[in-house]
Amino acid sequence: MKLDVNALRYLTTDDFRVLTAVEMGMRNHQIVPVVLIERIAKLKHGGTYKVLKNLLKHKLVHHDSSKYDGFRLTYLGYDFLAIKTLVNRGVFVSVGRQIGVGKESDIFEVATEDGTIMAMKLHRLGRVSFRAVKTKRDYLRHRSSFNWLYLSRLAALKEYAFMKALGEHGFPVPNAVECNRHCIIMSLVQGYPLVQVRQLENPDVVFETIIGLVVRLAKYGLIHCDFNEFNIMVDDDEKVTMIDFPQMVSISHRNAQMYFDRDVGCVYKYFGKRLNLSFNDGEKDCDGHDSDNEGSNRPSFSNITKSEGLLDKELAASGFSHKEQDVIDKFMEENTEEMNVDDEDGNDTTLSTDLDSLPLDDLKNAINSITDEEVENDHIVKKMQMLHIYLLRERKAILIQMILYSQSA
Ligand SMILES: Nc1ncnc2c1ncn2[C@@H]1O[C@H](COP(=O)(O)OP(=O)(O)OP(=O)(O)O)[C@@H](O)[C@H]1O
Repeated sequence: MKLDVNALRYLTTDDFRVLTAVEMGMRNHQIVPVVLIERIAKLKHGGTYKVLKNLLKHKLVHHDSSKYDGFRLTYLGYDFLAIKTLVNRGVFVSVGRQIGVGKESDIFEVATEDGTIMAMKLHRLGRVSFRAVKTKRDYLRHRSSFNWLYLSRLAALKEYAFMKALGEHGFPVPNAVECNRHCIIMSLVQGYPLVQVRQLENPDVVFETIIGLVVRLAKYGLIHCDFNEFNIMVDDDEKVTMIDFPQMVSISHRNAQMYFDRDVGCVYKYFGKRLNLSFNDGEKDCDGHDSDNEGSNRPSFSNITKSEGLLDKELAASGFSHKEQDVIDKFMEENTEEMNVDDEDGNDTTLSTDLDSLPLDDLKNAINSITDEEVENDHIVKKMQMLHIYLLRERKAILIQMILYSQSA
């Protein structure tokens, strides 16, 4: 989806009143009837329908008449509400180029009045999880009206709270500046995601730093759960910054040890395979290792002195309720599980370097040959998600998204 902020300039106060009314109506309506929008917006001179038509033209709302006639916000509409709020608060004055695309987010540059450039992350949950649409609907039934927008807001709130807390405790994360709806404003990190770095001057130092982070997080009561080469930025001086931590869990989580070992294993695997670093613990992959091996340097979960509390305390302070935390954690956990499964043959289907050389045509053929029954099969869907994410990162997003969604429809 293209974020054309120019349209923002031409929107009137009435336009924003009506857009906000649609947002409010969506708290308890999947599709908001015009009469309700009218009642909430209370435009002085009427004309709500005309305004809605204008919003529709700019793709800020979506018209739906399948069950009854009404409107809902689009991600673009939600973007505009967040951007307008943040601009009104003086957080930034303009939106620049897109600098990143995550599996469920878009990242843009924004500029403050004094010309400082920052990063704006817009969460877009639901973008890749076409299977998730089906399963998540169940536990979100009571508020399915808000579904993806609601989940995106919770994801942003959680990420913001963590970024702030981690930054305050000296972890190398972007500086958390502001949060509104599904949007986070943070400092711009120089450098590149580790996955794009072909060579490091001091791979062993970077490796130690990263492993040190996993261990230090655990000491603070946290496990990243998705520690990998996409979530770490490295700058020209080989300084490391963690940029993404949506699914972090507490060390009291029932699968804490497994998540910890997996994070550690993935770092070992990446540095061993991709950056040719050799380790003196004799292990190179993250599958089923015994980290308590005698003579092993690999950090062991059981040997770390942990202090719980950071997670709960900081989140509570940020106004993030337990209920909200449960909803987003459940979603993230399911999503992370979907992204980290072994297929029936025991092959690791996590996003791996094996996909690096996959030609686009092969992917198209693979997608086109999927049958309906196979779509119901977990493994195929999971694999498709992996490929989709990979291609999103390769900026071939739109084409693949179209193919995938037409398959899932
Ligand atoms: N603060 C930042 N400064 C500079 N670039 C950033 C920043 N945050 C994110 N990016 C860029 O945007 C890309 C995607 O960001 P991020 O990993 O946070 O998105 P995501 O949707 O959570 O990703 P994932 O697919 O790993 O879940 C990053 O790989 C990076 O290139």
